Amino acid sequence: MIEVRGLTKRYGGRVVVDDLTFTVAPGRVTGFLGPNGAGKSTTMRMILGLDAPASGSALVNGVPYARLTAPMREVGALLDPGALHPGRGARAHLAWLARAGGVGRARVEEVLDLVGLSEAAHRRVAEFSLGMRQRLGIAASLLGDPGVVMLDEPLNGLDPEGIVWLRSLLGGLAAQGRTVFVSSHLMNEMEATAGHVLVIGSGRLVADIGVAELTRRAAGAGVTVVAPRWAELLAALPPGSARADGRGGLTVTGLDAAAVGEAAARRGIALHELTTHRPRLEDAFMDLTRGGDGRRARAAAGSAADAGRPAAESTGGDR
Ligand SMILES: Nc1ncnc2c1ncn2[C@@H]1O[C@H](COP(=O)(O)OP(=O)(O)OP(=O)(O)O)[C@@H](O)[C@H]1O
Repeated sequence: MIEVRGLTKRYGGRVVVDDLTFTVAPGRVTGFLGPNGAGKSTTMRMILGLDAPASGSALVNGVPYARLTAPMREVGALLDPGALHPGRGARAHLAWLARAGGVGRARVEEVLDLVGLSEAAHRRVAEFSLGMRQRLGIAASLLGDPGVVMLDEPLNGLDPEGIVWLRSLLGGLAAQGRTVFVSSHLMNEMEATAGHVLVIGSGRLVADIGVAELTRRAAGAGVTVVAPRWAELLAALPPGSARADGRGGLTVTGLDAAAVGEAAARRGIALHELTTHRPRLEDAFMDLTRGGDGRRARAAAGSAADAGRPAAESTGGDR
């Protein structure tokens, strides 16, 4: 568990992290989203005690990072995949870290295998691609088998196969009950990875919400049904939840596909199509924040394409 309360950081009088308060819960992947320069890395560095806050606090498992008795076993972090000794081999790098953290040598082979670097473990880090460095950094973060895993932009440099691999790794870590906190400036890349998102813009928290909740609440979320007896189905659904689409089907909002399918089955109505529409995470976020401080929402979403949209309102959290 990570608990951040009123965390604030200034550089030369400029506020770059502005009174952030949030909790990163165990058992799920939490995405930490915002454009370049939003303050994600600075926040993560403060959680790890690498930067001192101007005010506020960050606790890991109830205590400041500096007070953890076995930090490597409690928190694993990837901050900068470039921070590696170029002349050292991957295995040697991990063995050095393991020694420093009091972790057994056998764990080095385990994490190399976990990140798919066993074959390349003898090669010098200087020969590694960015994706391989990311994998090595992730291996290092997992050395102590920590309950809290914090990765800063781990998707950078990964190819599509690597992204799929990372999603499954992170999902597995969360399913084991770990706290998994992952930053990215790419909202849509994170939507299949994170169950919950914290969105920041200009150092401020803009949204703290479940991904499913965010996309469910957005316009465009709904179910399309194609059924020859669509008029009967329309009459069977709660008033106002569906309308005829004029093409032999219904557009349903506020009910999920399961509820529509069950309602049809109860009346013996055959369905030719039942499709759930979920807006992409970035679109959902933009939609829900339209109406108030649009520039901030756009900045937080990292979207240049929405420059002409109306102003937006800040999204409420689901805490
Ligand atoms: N050591 C520093 N000195 C001065 N300003 C800094 C320092 N570190 C970060 N900043 C500034 O703080 C702001 C937040 O930077 P930060 O790296 O935390 O953002 P980020 O959301 O992680 O972005 P990115 O995705 O680019 O890493 C930026 O404006 C950055 O220029």
